[in-house]
Amino acid sequence: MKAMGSGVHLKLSGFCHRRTNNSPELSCHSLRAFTFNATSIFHCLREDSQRSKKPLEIVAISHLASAGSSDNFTKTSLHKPVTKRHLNGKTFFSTEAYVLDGEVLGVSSDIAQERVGVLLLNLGGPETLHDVQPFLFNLFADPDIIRLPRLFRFLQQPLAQLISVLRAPKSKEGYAAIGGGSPLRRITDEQARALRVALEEKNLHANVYVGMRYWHPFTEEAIHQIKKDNITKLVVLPLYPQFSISTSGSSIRLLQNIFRLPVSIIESWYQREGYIKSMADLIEKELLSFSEPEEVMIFFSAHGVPLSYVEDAGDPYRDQMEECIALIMDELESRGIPNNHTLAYQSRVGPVQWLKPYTDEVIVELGQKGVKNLLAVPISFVSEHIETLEEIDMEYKQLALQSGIKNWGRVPALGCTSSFISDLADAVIEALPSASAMSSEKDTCRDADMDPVQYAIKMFFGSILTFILLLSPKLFCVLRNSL
Ligand SMILES: C=CC1=C(C)c2cc3[nH]c(cc4nc(cc5[nH]c(cc1n2)c(C)c5CCC(=O)O)C(CCC(=O)O)=C4C)c(C)c3C=C
Ligand SMILES: [Fe+2]
Repeated sequence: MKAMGSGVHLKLSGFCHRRTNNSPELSCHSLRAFTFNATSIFHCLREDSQRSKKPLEIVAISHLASAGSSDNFTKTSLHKPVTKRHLNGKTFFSTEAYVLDGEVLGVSSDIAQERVGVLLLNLGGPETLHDVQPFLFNLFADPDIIRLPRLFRFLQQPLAQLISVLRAPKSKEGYAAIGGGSPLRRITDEQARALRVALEEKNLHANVYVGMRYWHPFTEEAIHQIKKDNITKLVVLPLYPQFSISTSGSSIRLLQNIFRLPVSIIESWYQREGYIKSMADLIEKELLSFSEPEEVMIFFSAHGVPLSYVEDAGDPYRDQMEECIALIMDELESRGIPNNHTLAYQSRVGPVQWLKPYTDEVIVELGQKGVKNLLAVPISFVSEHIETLEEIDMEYKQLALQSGIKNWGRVPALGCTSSFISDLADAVIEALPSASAMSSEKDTCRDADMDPVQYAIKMFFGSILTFILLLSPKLFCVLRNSL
């Protein structure tokens, strides 16, 4: 066991908790912001112990940036390795430290051997106008976007083909208006780089990958790279603050079908202090651009989802959105900013009912009620994209001005705001300990990879059925007008 400590290099950004014989309480020994050689940590602690003549028992080395108090840390008996502990509700990832009468016999560390990866999940967007229709096909072929009853699942792909073709002209206009493509890949790549640097500054070396759901680089490509890089511990971070079946849920389901690796998934993070404060900073700053900041209505506009997701399928999206906005408003109030605010949902597609109230309708109502100053805050997404740059900045702004609103402002998306990226890095570090094996061992399996005969049969019958459905002129009109 002695040999274990000597060659192990640890990179820790946490605390080493030590127990002294004379003191019933644990003291926290901060070991932050250094790259340690395991031997040197213990050498240092041993010296400390000899100086204070207090025998030392190392009970845990955490990998968290914040330790909190150590009141309810349970006693660890001598000789026993410390693996995972709970301290005031927080999970600590620790090395295994072997101690006898204050003498460190050795240490083995999972962290030392791990190759840590962070996978950022995002929606993806067409990079050129040619990409628009195939991008839309991928989106509508997702059973978490168009939720068909099991019996009709075979219609998914032909329906996606049809809807994507019908929707493409309108989408193309939007993408053309913002320069001919989505900026999402560029911004997400920048966020990935910024996150890697922030993690490095917090002494966690990690590779950061980007996996998009509907366009390049696809999640499957990212996973291929993760496997190639021999990543042994992965934190999955969807870049959607609030969870929805249609966004994070869809990407996570895809991941679960693809691979098995110790993975920790951060399903939502809308309530994190760093995120809330970063949003409040942006709003506070933008309010100052109005001549009468206290008169401004703060208008949160979230991407909508069909109402049935929330009411029938149990999507927590609306609840999380409302809680998130309450937290942001509390933060603003604590800064002496008690402005009025409201929430509405944008970007509905198709003939079904979506979450209400709808952004366009609320803008008109606010204008009618005499609101003169409006600050739009995009809330469901952390980078600029078609729905901020085109829908909000162009369509809704024009509608607002036509509806009697005199002064219009818009809060930018968080992008690479440093307080936000730093908070994401903390979220990753905190999630690392809970990486556990994912449930499925399946290899990549997209529909397109299935048996070609089975695929052709499915497409053939599906297309015929879709065609028959469309022979009903009424149905065709409803679809065309609503897409
Ligand atoms: C939290 C964010 C999002 C939710 C929830 C969401 C649900 C959802 N979206 C569609 C249909 C479309 N979305 C489109 C683009 C798009 N959607 C989001 C985010 C959420 N979608 C983003 C960030 C983007 C833009 C990506 C980019 O190009 O920059 C599109 C394509 C654009 C368009 O034609 O309007 C469609 C279509 C549904 C049906 C849905 C829930 C079921
Ligand atoms: Fe969307």
